[in-house]
Amino acid sequence: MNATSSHHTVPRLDTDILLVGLGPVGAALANLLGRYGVRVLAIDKATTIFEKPRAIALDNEALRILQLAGVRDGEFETVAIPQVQYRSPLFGRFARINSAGIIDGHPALVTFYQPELERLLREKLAQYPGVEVRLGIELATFADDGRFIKARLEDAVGNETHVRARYLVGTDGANSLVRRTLGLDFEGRSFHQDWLIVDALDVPDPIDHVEFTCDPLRPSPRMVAPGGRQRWEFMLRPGESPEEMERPESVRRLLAPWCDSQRIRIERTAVYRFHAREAKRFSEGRCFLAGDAAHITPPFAGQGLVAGLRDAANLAWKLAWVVQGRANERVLDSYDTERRPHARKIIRLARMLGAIVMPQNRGAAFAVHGLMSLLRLVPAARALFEDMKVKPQNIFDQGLFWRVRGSERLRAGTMLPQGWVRPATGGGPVLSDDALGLQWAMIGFGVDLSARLPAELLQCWQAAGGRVWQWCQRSQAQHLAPPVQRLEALDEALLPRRVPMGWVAIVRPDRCVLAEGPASEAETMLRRALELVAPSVSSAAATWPTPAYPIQEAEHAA
Ligand SMILES: O=C(O)CCc1cccc(O)c1
Repeated sequence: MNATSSHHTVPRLDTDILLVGLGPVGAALANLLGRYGVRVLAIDKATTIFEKPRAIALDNEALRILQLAGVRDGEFETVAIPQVQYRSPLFGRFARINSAGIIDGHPALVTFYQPELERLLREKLAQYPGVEVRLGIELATFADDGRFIKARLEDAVGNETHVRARYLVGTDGANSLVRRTLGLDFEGRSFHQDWLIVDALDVPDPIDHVEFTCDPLRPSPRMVAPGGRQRWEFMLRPGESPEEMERPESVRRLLAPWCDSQRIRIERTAVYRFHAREAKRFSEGRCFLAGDAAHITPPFAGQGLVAGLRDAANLAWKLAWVVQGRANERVLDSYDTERRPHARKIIRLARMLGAIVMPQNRGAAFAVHGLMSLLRLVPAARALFEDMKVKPQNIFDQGLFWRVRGSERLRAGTMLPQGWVRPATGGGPVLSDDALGLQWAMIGFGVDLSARLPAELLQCWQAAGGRVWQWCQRSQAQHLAPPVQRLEALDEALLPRRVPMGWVAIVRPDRCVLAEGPASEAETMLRRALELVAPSVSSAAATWPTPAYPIQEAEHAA
């Protein structure tokens, strides 16, 4: 970060990325950019993190993204959720989602305590020399001149700082100043009901799962949370004022049907209004929106923060590769193309679940819950809901990948499954993302790509920030020549059923499969990938600049 004082005494800062808003999505994005060696100035107008109850659920995808951002297992507390239940006063338990199990190395669903995660993510930023955090400072104005973002920041007493950045990312929440300044209106709808959120401690007979009591008179989700907490959410009825309902007596009255509410400790309360909205575009020129600044969803699918973390993972490597001169600026267009349709699908899912949780009236409740009770009797329909098949998969319709019709095994435009592997460099089993590190990966499944690819092409690939791997079955004999490194599979996440021996995949740093095919296509695939991440294959090795700060390597990756 270059800081110079002009003769007007207004400090000036130059950076690659100006990140506005350091909530969980901003902090995760700053960590990812820090790991990629990018210079970041991250600001937040608040001087401390927000302590009120907010997001509570993370799924396996979100946990995998946090893993990519450098969060290790056990660094913040999570509670695995075995199931989500839906109950009605009339029909009893009428639906259930089975959320037990591990997907891609992580629990399918957990609850967590947002302030703890935010603190952890902020602490982690200290390790990145390129990331500067300034709190208590606000974005006042900004303009995009086509080459740079020129921004004016202001602290609480009116001191100004001028910033010149190559890109601006707004992770500044639902009321995003960045989004409003760009004129990227929120589309969608808001719900008129207020919801009271209560975090409680010392609750007798706590539950170990998530339970929606879908009473049309007062829908009330309840769930287990870390630290011995239980959370309840109560829809407020017309005429109930938030101030009145947040009073301890009112909260204890609301909790009385569930527990001995006089004995519990009320930790925090908050009142929120839910929204289902998305910006009409997630980027404009050199500016990007992520998290609640780009989309907000009702909480009924537990996907609000997850969607924001998907944004962070998708955007971080693209910004890194572009600012480091390793990829054409056009790759940034794919952020909106890839992320917006999926964010919309998640909002649609949350609205559909919202119609189940908070039916408008008794008639609607009878119809919806009654129909769902009947559908449970049909095994296929029941499985659709129970096995979370209603959750839209993170599959891109369009974007930075290419599919070869008829020869798909892994499906380009989806995330590479994660498994446990043992790297040839030794050490114990590691999750494959940790072994692959932060770079592009070309993976030969059971095949030695060093024998199939011209040496100069492999050199270009390495210079562009790519690595070459052989993912082999346990104890499979192989002779590899550098630069190919070996990963020995310790489970069946990929080989042999998901992907056959002799298959090749090129995987982006965010673990999205760029291309896949038989080993006979490896050279064609690599040449095409290099067109994307290298402006000119022949001169690539000579002209690419190195990152401003070293890319953080995984300890176990060679
Ligand atoms: O209501 C909330 O705040 C989240 C509820 C939730 C948690 C986990 C899974 C899910 O489908 C909903």
